[in-house]
Amino acid sequence: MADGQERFAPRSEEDISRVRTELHSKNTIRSNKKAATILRAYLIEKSQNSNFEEFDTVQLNEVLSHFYMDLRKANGEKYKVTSLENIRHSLNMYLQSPPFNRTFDLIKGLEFSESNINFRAVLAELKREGKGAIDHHAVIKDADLQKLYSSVFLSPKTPSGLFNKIFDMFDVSKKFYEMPEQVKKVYAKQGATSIHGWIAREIEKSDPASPVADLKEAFNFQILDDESDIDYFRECHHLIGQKGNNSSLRSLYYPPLSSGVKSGQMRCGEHSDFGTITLLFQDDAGGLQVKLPNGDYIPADPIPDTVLVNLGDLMQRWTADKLVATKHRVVFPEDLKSTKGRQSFAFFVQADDEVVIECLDKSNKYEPMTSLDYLNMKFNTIY
Ligand SMILES: O=C(O)CCC(=O)C(=O)O
Ligand SMILES: [Fe+2]
Repeated sequence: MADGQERFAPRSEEDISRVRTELHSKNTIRSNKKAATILRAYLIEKSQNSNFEEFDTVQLNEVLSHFYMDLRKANGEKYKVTSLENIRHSLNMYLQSPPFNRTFDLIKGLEFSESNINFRAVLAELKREGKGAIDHHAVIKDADLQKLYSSVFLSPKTPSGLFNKIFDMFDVSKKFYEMPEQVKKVYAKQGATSIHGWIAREIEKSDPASPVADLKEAFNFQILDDESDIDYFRECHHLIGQKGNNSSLRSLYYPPLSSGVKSGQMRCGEHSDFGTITLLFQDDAGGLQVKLPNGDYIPADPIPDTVLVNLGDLMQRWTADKLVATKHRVVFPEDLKSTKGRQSFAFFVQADDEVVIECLDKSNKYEPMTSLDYLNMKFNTIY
């Protein structure tokens, strides 16, 4: 064993409490109970003893060998692979958690080899039948998704309409962030220059000079609506809402504080946005700050019914620094103990991809480049 590594390294109280909290988060408890209900219903239907919490490993292995094979939804349909995996995982956690505190492992334990052989056989069969695909319904309900899309795209004609719609989305969005990591991964953004998708915690470094990445999650919605003919404020932006323009809506989630804040870490490090302008919608948690020309930061606390507009880097380049992009950041509340989570939405307005951004005053202070090349160059600095 390598120096300094103990086989049974003692865990700190803090670590134990963190693991316990994770284990017992509300959503986890809910899915654990659901899996237990499914197994109980199965045992009752088979006229067997349904107090499986008290079974020894031999009894459990025997029951699970059949359960995995026979398992069907209430309507008789087969579960998809991911749902089956979730049920087995949740059952395992259910039995390992208080009040049962069972010390075996249904997934890795040798005592459960037989049931797990059956489990894998069922998965292989499901994959052959084309049920290997991820079950998207588990992630976010169709109705919620519909609400999400229609809120953004259908009626953003007036500032207050846009604002109300956005506020509907805080709830929908939070449901997503509270899902398990493995579910959110399915929607992850692919690579530094793609836009659409989920970005996990501590991936993005808004301030490239910072040694630590931001403690936040985000979801960018790339707006690709072929049929819409939304005319925005200038010819250079006339493709917003269609292919050829990379404007995007980003949902941001700053988790409630646990003990894990690193030294120097922020909710969102100092930066300016990349595009022309950004429309920012915040909840009431506060923490956003903007930088004054003298370098001081002042709070930009939320004002009811108000959308905050930030000028972005592209506009600064375009105007040869006549207009200056607003540097901003999101800090933790001063009283770290009382902190709650924070949510915001940012709509990043970009010029159409092929628009050549050339200094409008003809100074050529910055070399001409297309809006898309500029955006990609910026993305490469933060991932
Ligand atoms: O969450 C906020 O209020 C600001 C987020 C932000 O600045 C960004 O994503 O660029
Ligand atoms: Fe920003």
